[in-house]
Amino acid sequence: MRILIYGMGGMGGIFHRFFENRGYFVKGYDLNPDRSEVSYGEIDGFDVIFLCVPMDEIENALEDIARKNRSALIVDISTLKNLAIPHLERLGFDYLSIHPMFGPDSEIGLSNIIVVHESGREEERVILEEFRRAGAIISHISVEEHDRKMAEIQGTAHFLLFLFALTLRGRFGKAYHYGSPIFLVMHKLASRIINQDWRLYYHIQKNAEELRKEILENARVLDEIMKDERSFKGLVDELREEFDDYRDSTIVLDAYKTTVNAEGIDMLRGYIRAIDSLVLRLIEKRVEAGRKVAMEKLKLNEPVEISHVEDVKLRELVTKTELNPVMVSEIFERLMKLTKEEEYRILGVRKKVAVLGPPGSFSEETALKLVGSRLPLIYQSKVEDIFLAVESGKADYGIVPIENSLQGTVLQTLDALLRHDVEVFAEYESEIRHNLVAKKRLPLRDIEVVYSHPQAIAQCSEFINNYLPHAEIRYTRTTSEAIEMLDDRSAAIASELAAKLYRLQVIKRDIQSLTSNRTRFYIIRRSGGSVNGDESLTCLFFGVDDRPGALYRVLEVFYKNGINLRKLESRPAGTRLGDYIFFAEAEEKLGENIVEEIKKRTTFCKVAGFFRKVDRLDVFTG
Ligand SMILES: NC(=O)C1=CN([C@@H]2O[C@H](COP(=O)(O)OP(=O)(O)OC[C@H]3O[C@@H](n4cnc5c(N)ncnc54)[C@H](O)[C@@H]3O)[C@@H](O)[C@H]2O)C=CC1
Ligand SMILES: O=C(O)C(=O)Cc1ccc(O)cc1
Repeated sequence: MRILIYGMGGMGGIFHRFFENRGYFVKGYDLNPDRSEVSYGEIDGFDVIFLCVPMDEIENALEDIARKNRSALIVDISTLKNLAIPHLERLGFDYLSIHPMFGPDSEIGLSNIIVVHESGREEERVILEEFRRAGAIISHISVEEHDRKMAEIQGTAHFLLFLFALTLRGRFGKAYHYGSPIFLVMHKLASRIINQDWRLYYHIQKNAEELRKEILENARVLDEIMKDERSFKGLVDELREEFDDYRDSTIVLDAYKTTVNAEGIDMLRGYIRAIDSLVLRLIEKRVEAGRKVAMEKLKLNEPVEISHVEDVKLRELVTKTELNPVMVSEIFERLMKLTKEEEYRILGVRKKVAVLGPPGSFSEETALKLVGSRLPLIYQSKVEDIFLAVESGKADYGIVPIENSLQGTVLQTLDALLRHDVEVFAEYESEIRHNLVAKKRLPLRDIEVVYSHPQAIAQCSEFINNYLPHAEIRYTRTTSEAIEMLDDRSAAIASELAAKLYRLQVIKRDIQSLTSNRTRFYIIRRSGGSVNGDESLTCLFFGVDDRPGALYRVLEVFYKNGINLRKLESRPAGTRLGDYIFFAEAEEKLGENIVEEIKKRTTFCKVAGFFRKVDRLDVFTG
């Protein structure tokens, strides 16, 4: 989906950043060439055009667009719909008409977005879903109702602020030092709208002429009521029934302090104190919201950690500030961690599990199957890092692939298992289903590039050779990293979970070469964990002298004790060429005497774990 922002002013800038941060192809066009990224001649190459010009310019702009591109979906964001919709209808555009109820430098999260018209196109669904995911509150009303409501909402608020300014004009100058909190906030808001484009506020007031008459009438009525104590009390009692939510209004007022131009050491100290206590209150609010999120996730059975959402959030935050991006990311990561800890506490989750990430990987899919979906996951980009996370205590458990029915042993896992102070305590076998996914529905012949992890590519080679012989293969470190590379002409091989998480289209399901493509995972923990008693398997490393029969003498121990070996691998010892270390899996929990016997016959022996097959992993106890 190619998005053009038509009019790169305050609102255009917001939508440009919003969609760019989410990985969309976005360009800006403006009459002012300094703000333009494409020329007028190029506007035909876009599927969606966000119309972000001032209301007086909407008609001209739509005429210009119609000359070049009639097929794009127009997104109208105008404040008043009677100024935009007749032109959209007349010119026969497909259009989505919304009213973002926020100004140019506001945050979209928790902002209201009113939808007044939809055309039914797929792009609309995607756009509204992105807003919803960013935490905007979306509601639907008719065009007529919208303009009526705007008279009540914006017409009233702005009129009263202008009235406030008009009444106080010349009385205070810049003497803010004796202002009360409410006065100061109103003064600030009046100044805000007075300093914006007067045409916008003129249109809003033009739409509110009827309502202004009511305001003036009410002012007279109020004046009369206020002359009499009892009637005033009566009015207040009545109003209280409707205007009852003043919770946290102090936060609104205290937030004003952060906007003060503090000067001099004493005032600056006070300023910083005010900011710190506000920041603390806001952090508490964030954590409180996390608790509620946990309860919601419990209802929906969703994972606590959806790191890619956090990545998007971090990226967006960093683009909004001039401060050191690394430090800002760190602070917010800590904040997210604090919130998440609270979520885990509410859910009763005690253990953290490290898996191969980013989210959407097959390892994550496996982890979710093992623990149910309420799982605190730590995503690592390499197998080695999972071992490090477990060894250092950052994660309680790690889930690592040990072998795949098509590709055989995962050597990084073997090598790491030998070197790190961790042990295997369980194994889990998972059926791996690969899917061809893309950003949108795409005929196979239009797929120019396929991204995925080398193993996934290998496992789907038959499908690729038969159906995508023309496509270029590009390897990525993980399957989900492949997803991040996607554009409109490429596809990735990924799990069903990844398709769901990243809202991708599944073009073809189950494209792996064998109908049964299974991967066995080890579940590891720090060495020295308590043995359960029902372990039925052992994995171990050993080395033998470089002489005939040395390996045979070790295998003899298994043979004599009637123990079946289901896996035997040799790995270079890393000392000199020809020196090997063996890795074996025995289908029994080896007793001490057997381990002793093996030790006698080897130059080195390390039991990497006594383990058992599991289909659940408990993260709620201990
Ligand atoms: N400012 C606000 O708080 C809100 C505004 N809106 C609506 O958003 C729209 C845009 O408002 P702002 O971003 O505040 O305006 P703005 O004045 O900040 O930006 C408008 C941009 O459009 C460009 N422009 C003007 N005529 C053009 C034309 N014919 N073709 C191409 N570019 C043209 C201008 O050069 C400017 O860069 C308006 O319809 C407004 O009602 C909606 C919600 C809030
Ligand atoms: O909150 C207000 O009323 C504003 O002043 C910002 C604003 C202005 C115009 C809109 O269409 C939406 C929001």
